[in-house]
Amino acid sequence: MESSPFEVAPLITLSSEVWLVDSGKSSHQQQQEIGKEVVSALQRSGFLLIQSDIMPRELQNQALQDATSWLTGSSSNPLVTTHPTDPKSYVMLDAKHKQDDELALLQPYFTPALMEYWNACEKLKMCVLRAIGVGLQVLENPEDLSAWHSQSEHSAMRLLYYPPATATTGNRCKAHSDYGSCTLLSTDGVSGLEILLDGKWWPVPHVPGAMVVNIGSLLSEWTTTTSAHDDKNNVPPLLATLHRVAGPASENSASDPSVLRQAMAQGRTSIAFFADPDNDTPLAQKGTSIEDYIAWRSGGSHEDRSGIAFTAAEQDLMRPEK
Ligand SMILES: O=C(O)CCC(=O)C(=O)O
Ligand SMILES: [Fe+2]
Repeated sequence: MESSPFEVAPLITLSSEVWLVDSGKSSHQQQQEIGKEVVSALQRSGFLLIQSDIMPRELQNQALQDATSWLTGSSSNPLVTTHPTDPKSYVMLDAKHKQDDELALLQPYFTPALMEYWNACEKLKMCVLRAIGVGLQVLENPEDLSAWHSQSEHSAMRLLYYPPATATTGNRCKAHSDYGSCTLLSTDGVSGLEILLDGKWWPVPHVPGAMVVNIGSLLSEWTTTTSAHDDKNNVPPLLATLHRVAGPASENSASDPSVLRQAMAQGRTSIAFFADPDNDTPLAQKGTSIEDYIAWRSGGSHEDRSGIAFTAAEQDLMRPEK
């Protein structure tokens, strides 16, 4: 196996003491240091690993177990969808499924551990976004970035199960980048998650108890326009990096082939939590170019402005199926 030119996803600790409790000057200093580390990893590869007391390992394991039961139970399990092209099934949950009447319909699958896990993701999302806000050093108020996500109107959680496969299997999840602000991902440790850097697919390391964090297109684009219009700092954008879940037949993989073959003998479960901005968040910020945003949404053309979302609410209405 080759080694990557730089660390694919460094492990960073985000403790509740530093990020959720205001413990004064020393925590502000720590926030500055950690924020810079977080941002520089997200500028280099778009990925990092976080560990935190906010997401205890036992809770993560229980949620993964409950997700596996939901996805692998009898065929009448609610909301389970087979993906049209990838060899996987999934359940997509959003804020409405947390409401009492919807929740009642999802019993006994939407377990207390899955609910607790979701709530921990919401807290951790705020810490990650606060760290990015502090580390970017381009916001007048570094808290703005997390504040734009505090209502959690568009949070969504996808439970994923990849059944056992064979040595001739290619991608279990096709190459894509995520759509919104950032994703918090837990996996059961079965290998295969890879990211594309410098033309090669590098494996993302698994650290028990840690979560994978990656940046979505929306936040990547926002940091591109924000930094480009900041005269003092020419800050590199955060990257919405392509990623996939590889199999032994996937092309251009830097993973150990025997590890990928072994992974096929097992089912693989993961939970992706997607953080998106609240409804009233202006996607093109003051002082940034709406033209840049339009160009991005319309695939490089400034001419066709139809179907362009300018606020997070519009973006959600237009959200494409993945
Ligand atoms: O299953 C995984 O490890 C990755 C899933 C993913 O990238 C996604 O659902 O967006
Ligand atoms: Fe993804």
